[in-house]
Amino acid sequence: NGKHRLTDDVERIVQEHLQYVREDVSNGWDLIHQDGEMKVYRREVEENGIVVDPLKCFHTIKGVTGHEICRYFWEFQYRMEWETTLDSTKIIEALDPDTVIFFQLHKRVWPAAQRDSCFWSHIRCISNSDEDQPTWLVVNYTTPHPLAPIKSPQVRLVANVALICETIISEPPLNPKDIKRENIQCKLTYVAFVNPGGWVPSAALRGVAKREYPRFLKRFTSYVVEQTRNKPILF
Ligand SMILES: O=S(=O)(CCO)c1ccc(-c2ccc(C3CCCC3)c([C@@H]3C[C@@H]3c3ccccn3)c2)cc1
Repeated sequence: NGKHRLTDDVERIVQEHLQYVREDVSNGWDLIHQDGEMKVYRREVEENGIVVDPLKCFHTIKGVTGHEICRYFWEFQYRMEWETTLDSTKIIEALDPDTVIFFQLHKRVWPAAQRDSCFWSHIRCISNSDEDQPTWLVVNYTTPHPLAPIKSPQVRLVANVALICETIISEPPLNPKDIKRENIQCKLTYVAFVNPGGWVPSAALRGVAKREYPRFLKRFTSYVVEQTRNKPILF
């Protein structure tokens, strides 16, 4: 795809996530939610009295590929069907076929002021030659943009989010065309560094995050399973 003004930023952040995804959660992370295959971890971090807790989620979803999960997460047209925490979302610039810039209005979480966000969103396939299936990822990273002016009373969120997915094929048939959905699963890692961009009561924000991230990931992954059920597998 064509080079653009954010090519170097995108490359740097993607590489950082590819390193970070391997870091294990054994020290310093608290398991805050478990539901079947889904495990959600959080580290408690504050910057100048503002809660900026990193979040890391591991989940295995049967019947879908990593490409399908990343595609539905990245594509703009499906977002309002699974994202219940947004008032609006729109693309304000397309930098290349895999990189767009979104502007979003997030639903207000009382008593905090309403948040908005502007980030570049990039989808990519990383073919790791040794394994059979490539890794797919999406990164959402805050960026300023002239079409997303910061307008009071909204507070601009600062977010760095990645969804990194592997596809597992159990008992691969000789002919790949014979692969069925019951033989595939997606192992996903979701990491989110969200700075609310202004003061929010710590306990309130931690409570919202603890409730909303698992709910959001469960709803999103269930949505993709439903949408792909009777469709040809997208590897
Ligand atoms: O994965 S994404 O890129 C999907 C694209 O939309 C993404 C997910 C979540 C957020 C997010 C935005 C606002 C807030 C708070 C901050 C103060 C008041 C609202 C939070 C806090 C953590 C809690 C939260 C978690 C999940 C969903 C909603 N709420 C998170 C941003 C981007």
